[in-house]
Order: sequence, then C-alpha cells, then structure tokens
Amino acid sequence: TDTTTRPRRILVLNGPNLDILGRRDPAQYGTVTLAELEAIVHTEAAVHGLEADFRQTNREGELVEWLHEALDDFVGVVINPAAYAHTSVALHDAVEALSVPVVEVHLSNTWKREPFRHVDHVATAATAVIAGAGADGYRLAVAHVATLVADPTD
Ligand SMILES: O=C(O)[C@]1(O)C[C@H](CCCOc2ccccc2)[C@@H](O)[C@H](O)C1
Repeated sequence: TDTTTRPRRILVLNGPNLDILGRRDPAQYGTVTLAELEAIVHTEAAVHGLEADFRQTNREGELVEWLHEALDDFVGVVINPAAYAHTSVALHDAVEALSVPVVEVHLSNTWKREPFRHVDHVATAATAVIAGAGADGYRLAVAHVATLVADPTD
C-alpha cells in the first residue's frame, strides 16, 4: 500500500498582462511584480500545508485548459483572470464546470474603475471574489481556499 501522502495542490492562475505588472501603470497596480505575487502565494500555501502551482498566460484558451486540470489534479483554484473576467463566457463555463472551490482575485477594486470593468463573467461562477486588496488579496485567496479544503480529520 502506498503510505506516502501526496501534497495537496492548489492551482493559481494569472491572465493577460500580469506578466508586465510592476513595469507600468503603478497608479493602478502599485509596484508589485508577478514574481512577488508568486512568492506571497507559495509562502501562504505552505502555512496551510498546501503546494501552489503558480502560472501566467496571455492566452484565454490556455486558462480554459488549465482550469480543466482542476477537474482531477487540484483541490482548489485561485484565479486572477485579468481583463478576460470582463469578456469571457468561456472562462465562466470552465469555472462553472469545476466542483473544487474557485476564488477569484483582482488586485484593483474593479467596481471603482471604468464601467467596462463592472462586468465580471468569472465572478458569476466563482466561489468567492476578492478585489481591491492588492497583493494581500492573493494571500487572502489562498487562505480562504485552505479554509474551504481543510480536512477535518487532520
Ligand atoms: O485588478 C486586477 O487584478 C485586474 O485583473 C488587472 C487587469 C490588468 C492586468 C495588468 O495589466 C497591466 C497593464 C499595464 C501595465 C501593467 C499591468 C485588468 O484588466 C482587470 O480589469 C483588473
């Protein structure tokens, strides 16, 4: 019998333009970089005995295919869909297909910004949404997924 316990993994997904975070537009997103967000996520995941798989892409279909991995391979998902939150029914449907918790995060408070950011197709399928808390929102999102997936027998 396999007595080794496999680490419980969460998937942390980042959408378009988050790869240039910190290089431009400090007014909206501060000086935080994607690498700094990744460090925050790995640290918080470890606090809860979870392992985070942190990814970024500018391609909508890649986000859809990565979400499909959470059907079998992950206990929870944190996603910053970036601008695709405001446009993508495909991401809505992929999130809706999942049975594991999905927590959406936006660095900025999108409700305080341009009207075109007040549509959020991912939010209408997600378990929870954290917007406007900056980098701390990523930490909070990981902590919330940890709460939702906590094993009572641990
Ligand atoms: O607040 C967020 O996290 C957003 O998801 C960030 C997206 C933008 C990602 C970063 O885009 C940059 C654009 C220029 C310079 C630096 C980052 C934006 O389209 C969403 O409405 C809210």
